[in-house]
Formats: sequence, structure tokens, C-alpha cells
Amino acid sequence: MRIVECIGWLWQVSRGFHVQIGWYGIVAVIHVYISLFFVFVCKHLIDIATGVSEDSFGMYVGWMAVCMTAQLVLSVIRSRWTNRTEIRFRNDLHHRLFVHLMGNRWDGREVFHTGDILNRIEADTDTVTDAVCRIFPTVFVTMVQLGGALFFLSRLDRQLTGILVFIMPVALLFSKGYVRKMRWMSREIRETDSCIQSHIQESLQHRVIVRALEHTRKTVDKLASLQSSLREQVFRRTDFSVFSRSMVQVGFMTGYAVAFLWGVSGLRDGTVTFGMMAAFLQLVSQIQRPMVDLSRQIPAFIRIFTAAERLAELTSLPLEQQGKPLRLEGCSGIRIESLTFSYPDCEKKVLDDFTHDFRPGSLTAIVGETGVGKSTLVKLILALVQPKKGKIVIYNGKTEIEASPMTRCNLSYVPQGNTLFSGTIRENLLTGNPAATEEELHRALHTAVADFVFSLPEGLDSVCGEQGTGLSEGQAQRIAIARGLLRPGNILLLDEPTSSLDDETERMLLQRLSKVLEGRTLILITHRETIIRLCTEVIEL
Ligand SMILES: Nc1ncnc2c1ncn2[C@@H]1O[C@H](COP(=O)(O)OP(=O)(O)OP(=O)(O)O)[C@@H](O)[C@H]1O
Repeated sequence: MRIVECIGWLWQVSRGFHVQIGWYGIVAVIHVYISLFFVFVCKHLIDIATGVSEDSFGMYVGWMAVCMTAQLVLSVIRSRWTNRTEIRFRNDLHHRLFVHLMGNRWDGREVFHTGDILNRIEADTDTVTDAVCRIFPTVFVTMVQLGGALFFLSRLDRQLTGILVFIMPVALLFSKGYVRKMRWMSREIRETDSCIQSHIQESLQHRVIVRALEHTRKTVDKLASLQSSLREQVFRRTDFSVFSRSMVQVGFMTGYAVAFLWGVSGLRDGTVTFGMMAAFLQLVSQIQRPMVDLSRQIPAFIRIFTAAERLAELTSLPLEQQGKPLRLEGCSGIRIESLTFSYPDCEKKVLDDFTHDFRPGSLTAIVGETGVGKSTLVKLILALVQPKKGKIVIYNGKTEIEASPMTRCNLSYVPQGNTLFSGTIRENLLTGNPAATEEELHRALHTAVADFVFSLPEGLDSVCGEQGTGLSEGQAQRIAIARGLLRPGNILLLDEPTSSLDDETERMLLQRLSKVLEGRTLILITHRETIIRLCTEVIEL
């Protein structure tokens, strides 16, 4: 991503904060001019004290007090503003990224590891927040301060200003090559940091399995090796930037020495007053400080562009089709016409010219050997992935709609395996239908043979951990079935719903399920004979 594009992205994500930043800039500029006026007041006071000027001493003391009070008030306003804007901006950016990532289109391939995404959302968002709320306004103020100080100095001594302006742009040392190298180094560091976070996140998520496979030592060693790479990369970047900064420092030190010697020789010759000398030194430091600050900000700018680039990669992920849910009333069916699908970067077609009509009210079992494409077909029906060719139509006799994210409301889906969220059982069930009544929750649990919930000490309010820890696989599976049954859709999509159930529980589940299938279409993936017998149709992939 080019720097101009990074700036454009930053401008776009900070929309909604431009007015606030503008106000901050105005306050900061007033602050700068008050500090320059303070220099002017000090010069006059020294000139009055040394007899060069005959102005009123009391009046200038008064101005001095006004300047000091105003500076204090403005710094309080600025730091209060910065802290408030920072938290607002960070929350806003987090929110936008989260909304985007929750709604982005999935093509069957995860572009980023979850740990990498988390790292970007945390660390890169912090960098961008710091840029928008602190660094950019500070740089703006620094430039105004620099311009004001140079202007003021030029009123005192044009020649000296000319010399200083000539010496200062040592910062031009920061050629294109320097910036390119720093950007590359920053990107490398951020990528290693993401790898560390991904490794920690995945290892912690599967720590029980890691322990069971006696893989703990290797996992810890991998972290140490990644950390050692990160350390080396940071050391390399630090050495490079320290060297470049020292070169700039030399330029500034020379500038200060020139101003000092200029003033001293002027004092000796009588062309410079003590007041002017004090003003020289104050102004030179007011020029030097901003220049040093600006040179220090260059690595920060490179970090900002790297962070902006990494966040822009997330926000540029295409979004799923958006729109109002398209709900079909009554019993609905699904017609699949010449469907062809293959995962990105895979030659093999998982489905090739597949056609089938899941008629309204039919009970269909999808069977086939493992890896043949059963779950993929369900994902296509859910419009989680898009077919390469052919189409999927949901119909009810009166209306026909092509499958899309908006037709998901017609589908009650029970995924394979343990898919519970951390929280109470009630919260998990309500993700199926937030408006479900207490009676509906009880009915769904009963149909899913999950009556065991009622005998738990906390009942529906029992808490389960991440991925349903605290419950057995079979218990978690039955709660997931109840959650699917609560969905308002008339088409039930069940992916291996009884894989963790014993024969007796499975028999009861099928018995209870058959009673609620009136007016609904059932599509289920299974390997179990008992379930296949319940179905009116069987298709083998
Ligand atoms: N995200 C993916 N990217 C690439 N290939 C994938 C992806 N998901 C699945 N596949 C491949 O697609 C094929 C079909 O997978 P799918 O999960 O649909 O099989 P399945 O019939 O449901 O298997 P099982 O009975 O084991 O659940 C497999 O060969 C698998 O390797």
C-alpha cells in the first residue's frame, strides 16, 4: 500500500473526529502563540531591567502572569481532550473492525489466523489511535510552532534565521531509501508479533489436547524461538533508527552552537542586547525542540503506516450481501440445480453438476463417505460459500428465492460437533431465537432430549465455559439441537446431530423430533442407519 493510500485510509477511518481534531488544532495553535508571546514579554522585561527600554515594568509582569495562566489552562484542556478523544476513537475503530469482520464474506478459506486478527485489532488499532489523537495533532502544532518561531526570529535577525534554516533540514537525510527500509523492518516486526499472538491463542485454546499429546515442550519452545526472532528484528530496527537520529542531532547541535556564538559575538560588539540574546536562545530552543520532535516522529510515522496498512487489509475483505431477511411462509423446499463448487486454490470439485429437489415436507438423509462434500453442501444452502456454477432456490409453491445470506432465516441449522458459546445455557438457547419464551425453551430442550438441564442446580442458568466446557459432548450436542429447533425457519438442517449420542438417547430424540416435523422440511447428514430409516429419501453423494 502506498503512503498516500495509507493517509487516505486514516482520513476515512477518522471521519466523525475531524471537527474535534480541528478544534484541538486551534487550541494548540493558540497555545503556541501564547508561548511565543511569552518570549517577547521576557525579552522586554530584560530590556527594561538593563535600561534598553523604558516601557512599564509592572505591565509586562502582568502580561507574564497572563501568559503563564493561559498556558496552564490550555495544557489542561489539551490533555483532557486527548484522553477523551482517544478512548472514543479506539472504541469506534474496534467497533467498525468487529462489525466488518463479523459480516465479511467467507469463501471457504481463512485469509488470516484468528490470533493475527486479534493482534491487528489490538496493537495496530492502538498505533492508529495514538496517531490520530496524539501524533498527527502534535506534528501539526510542532510545525506551527516552528513556523512561528522562525518568523519571530527573522524579525530579530534575518541573517541568523537564514543560517539556521540552512542547517536544520538535515532531516532531509531521511531519504526514500531510509523510509522504505524502516517500513520493511516495521512490517516484519508486526508480522512476527502476530505469529506470536496466533501461537499463544491457538495453544491456549487447545491446551488440553496439547498436554494430552505431550506437545507442551515443543509448543513452549516454538514461542521462545518466535520471541527470539522478534527480539533480533527489534534490535536491528532500533540500531538503524538510532544511527539515523544521531545524524539529525548533529545538525541541531550545530544550529544551537551557531545561534549561541552569534548572540555572544553580537553582545561583545554591542549589536545585540541582553534581551535579544535571551530571546535568541529561547527561540532557537523553540525551533530545535520541534525539529527534534519531528525527527523522532519519523519512525512513529512508519509504524503508523504499517499499522494502517495491516488494518486496511482487514477492512478491504469483501462483505457478504446485505439486506432484509427474506422469509417464506409455510412449508418450504430447496431446489438445487447443476451445482458445482470447489474451494479456493483447490483443483478438485467437491460438488460437480449436482441436482436435487428437497421437496417441502420431505425428510432427506444425505450420506456418503467422509470428505465427499456433505457439510459443504449444507454451507452452500446456508449461503456461507458461493457456488461456482448452478443455483440453489428456496421455494414454497408461491415464491422462489435464490439462496443468499437473506434467506438464512428460513433455515434452522445444527452444526457438527460442540458449538456452544461461553455463558449460560439460556443465553446459548436464545442465540437460536432471542424472542423465545420460557415455555418454548423448555419445549425445545425436551424435544432435543436435553431434559437433564432441568435437574442441574442452576437449571437454564447453569454456566458453561468456552465451547461448552462443563458439559459432556453428548449434552452439548443436545443443547445445540434445542438451539437449532428454536430458530424460526421451516427447513431443518442437521449435520451429524447424533454423533455423540448413545442408541437409547438417539432413539428418543428421533421419536420426539418426528412429532415436531409437521410442516417442516428436514435435511440431515448422517452415517447412522437408525436415522436413515426415519427419512423418506436418501441421497448419496
Ligand atoms: N475450507 C476448506 N478449504 C479447502 N478444502 C476444504 C475446506 N473444507 C473442506 N474442504 C475439503 O472439501 C471436501 C469436502 O469436505 P466436507 O467437510 O464437505 O466433507 P464431509 O462429507 O462433510 O466429511 P465428513 O463426513 O468427514 O464430515 C474435503 O475433501 C475437504 O478436504
